[in-house]
Amino acid sequence: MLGRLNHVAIAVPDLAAASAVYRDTLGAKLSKPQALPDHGVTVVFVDLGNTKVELLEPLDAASPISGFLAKNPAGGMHHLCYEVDDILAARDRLKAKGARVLGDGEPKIGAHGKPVLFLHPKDFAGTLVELEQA
Ligand SMILES: CC[C@H](C(=O)O)C(=O)SCCNC(=O)CCNC(=O)[C@H](O)C(C)(C)COP(=O)(O)OP(=O)(O)OC[C@H]1O[C@@H](n2cnc3c(N)ncnc32)[C@H](O)[C@@H]1OP(=O)(O)O
Ligand SMILES: [Co+2]
Repeated sequence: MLGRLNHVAIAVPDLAAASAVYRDTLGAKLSKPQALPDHGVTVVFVDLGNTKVELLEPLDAASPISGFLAKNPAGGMHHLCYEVDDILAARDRLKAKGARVLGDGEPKIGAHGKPVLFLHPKDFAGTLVELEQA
């Protein structure tokens, strides 16, 4: 079911500061910040060729990542995003296996303009998993 690792996401309290570390200390090339109101975050992508790093900051206190940052004030690894060929088939297969699909279970359009879903971290070795339609 799983395809490529699309991105590793790092939640941060200050996107500008984290972007400066990646750009100036690590010499990375960054995308422009992209506000995603549907997802309650602003994201910056670091393209690494074989995968990406997604830096994400809460848009407001209602952001789904606010709880994570309250527990990890300096930021930290937030989720992994895997590509799947058919996100609806993957969702149905995962639900049939008892995995919890977050939200209403319907894919939403993510930062790359593709449908995405999230799976509960407690069902996947303590790791929040995002699936993105390849
Ligand atoms: C789609 C746009 C963009 C893209 O790539 O295109 C993005 O990736 S946007 C990313 C932001 N959106 C989301 O993360 C949506 C899915 N996330 C959620 O619905 C919540 O974050 C949720 C439900 C995973 C956690 O919410 P919250 O922390 O408020 O709930 P709890 O405190 O009840 O957490 C339950 C339990 O899970 C642990 N937890 C929370 N977040 C994570 C995490 N990122 N990785 C691992 N574990 C996590 C939390 O500590 C609780 O554990 P417990 O032992 O019960 O304390
Ligand atoms: Co993501």
